[in-house]
Amino acid sequence: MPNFQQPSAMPIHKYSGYDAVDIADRTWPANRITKAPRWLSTDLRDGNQALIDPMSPERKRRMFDQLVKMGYKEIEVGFPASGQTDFDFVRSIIEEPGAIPDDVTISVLTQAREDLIERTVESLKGARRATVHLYNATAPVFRRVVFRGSKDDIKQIAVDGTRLVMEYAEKILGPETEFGYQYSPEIFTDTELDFALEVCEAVMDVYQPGPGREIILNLPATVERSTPSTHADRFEWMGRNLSRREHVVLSVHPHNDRGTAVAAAELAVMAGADRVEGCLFGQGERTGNVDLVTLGMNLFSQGVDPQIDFSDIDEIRRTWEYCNQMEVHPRHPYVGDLVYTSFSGSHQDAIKKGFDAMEADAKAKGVTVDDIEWAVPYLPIDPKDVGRSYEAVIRVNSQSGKGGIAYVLKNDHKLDLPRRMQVEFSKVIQTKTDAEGGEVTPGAIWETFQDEYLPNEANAAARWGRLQLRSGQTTTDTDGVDTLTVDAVVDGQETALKGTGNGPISAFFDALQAIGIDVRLLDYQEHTMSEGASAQAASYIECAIDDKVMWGIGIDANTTRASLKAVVSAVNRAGR
Ligand SMILES: CC(=O)SCCNC(=O)CCNC(=O)[C@H](O)C(C)(C)COP(=O)(O)OP(=O)(O)OC[C@H]1O[C@@H](n2cnc3c(N)ncnc32)[C@H](O)[C@@H]1OP(=O)(O)O
Ligand SMILES: CC(C)C(=O)C(=O)O
Repeated sequence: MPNFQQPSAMPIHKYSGYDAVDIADRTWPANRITKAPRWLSTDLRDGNQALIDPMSPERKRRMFDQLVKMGYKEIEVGFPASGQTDFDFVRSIIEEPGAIPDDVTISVLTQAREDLIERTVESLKGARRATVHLYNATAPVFRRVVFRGSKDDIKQIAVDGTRLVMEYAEKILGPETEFGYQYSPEIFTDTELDFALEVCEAVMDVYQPGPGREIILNLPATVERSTPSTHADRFEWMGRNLSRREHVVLSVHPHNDRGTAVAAAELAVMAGADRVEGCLFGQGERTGNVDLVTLGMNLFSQGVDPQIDFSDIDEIRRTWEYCNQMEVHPRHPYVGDLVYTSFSGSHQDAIKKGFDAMEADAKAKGVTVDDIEWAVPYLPIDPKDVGRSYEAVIRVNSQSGKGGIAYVLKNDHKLDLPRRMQVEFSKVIQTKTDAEGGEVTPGAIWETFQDEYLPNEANAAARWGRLQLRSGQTTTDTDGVDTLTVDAVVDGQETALKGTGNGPISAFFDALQAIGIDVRLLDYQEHTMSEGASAQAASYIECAIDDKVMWGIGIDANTTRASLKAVVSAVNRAGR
């Protein structure tokens, strides 16, 4: 096929490509993530600093408590030197007994400026576990435009800043505080690799990490500019070249400017990163920080424990929306309103078959569906695992087919329609969607189904059809011949129908023949709808009635009666 694409008029000359890393023997592509990395939530810092209205103390606290509840053990709680609000928030959680669990480390960010460092360390007084996180930009454009200094000048900012953090920590913090240190060369991904390494080494020379004295080196993609694979190469390169590697916690901090932050984080972990910084639902500067929920759930969906509890994802979302005053997109992975929903016919068909197969497999193994491996097409995880129901898994519109409609009837009403009946009923629904457009709700599907197949069961005002069964019915079996008597309403008249046959259904056909209705049985299926003494049965009957082939359904506690009702359902439909 010829390619008709044309050069665009976009100003491509304004941008340049991103350099590859010279690391031909990279090992990360073959690695697998088999355990959760250390997580740090920066919702209260990087997330908060990107909000139109930064969180109030009350919202910050709600978010902090939510993060703790979910299981995050490292939480960046603010930039205390930015102003009184952040400072006071840090003080409030330190001073309130029990607000910070003993196993949670709070972290605070500061620039490498002495007054800010002093104020930052001040904010941590009395904390059980606290990390000061110092950053300075190291990338060429910052060296030239922001700091207007040489590489050595910029390295000196990091070195001096580290020394000042250590001095103030020594001076201000008591022995009750387990103190930790983190350094970030800002826009690591735009910084020459050898210079990023040089700065990190200089910082380590000052901090002197060693046994029991880790240093967190956080390498941010402050603005995401490369492919995740190049990002991973840079991590592998740093991991190989850093000295004192065993005392370094190599941390990745992706942003999502190219929309690939999740991949960048995952590949960086494959390339050796020990720790991931991000925000819930990808909140953060511009396009956001990497989404910690997606990352955690990606692990979960591969059978790796994220060590974070996402089992009530809607509660997490509600808290997040309240605190950030923003909304989660309906397509957001794992949490959006539509992410466990399928409208299209072939997807729905496969989902229904998937659920049926799971049930059958579990039954064959004598276990429940929760005990076997999840294998439902188009649903990467079981929505139940994050607190969702199956209600919205299938929604019906003009793109839907029989499988989806059958799923709704089975899921909501325990009716497992035979395949040909599914085809028949889906045409009824299709006529409706073609005429009215839009979505057909499960309630509307059920209403239509009742009107079509069960008019005598639904409300009296909506009844239609020539035949209606009354309650009385007797069958006697004499030498293999069944005699059936049923009380019915035929064309508005109370009538006792009587017939004989080799079973109740054929006896009923015989009785119908007597009033001029010619019925032949083509297919019959039945199943129970529930267990126990009051169990109902559903009977499905496919009949030839004069020249029409029709399905009918009957629901009753008595199976014979259910099948007679199914015949009535088909006969009435044939005359509709
Ligand atoms: C990538 C990131 O997300 S980094 C985190 C960014 N977050 C924030 O900035 C939120 C909190 N920040 C603030 O509230 C304010 O910036 C404050 C209160 C900390 C400082 O405010 P101000 O003193 O007015 O300084 P301002 O914000 O303009 O910062 C720019 C100055 O800091 C210097 N600077 C910037 N980053 C750093 C750094 N990491 N280390 C040392 N100096 C720095 C700049 O060179 C500039 O110096 P100059 O005034 O001599 O030119
Ligand atoms: C302070 C650093 C880690 C940061 O937020 C960034 O570079 O995005």
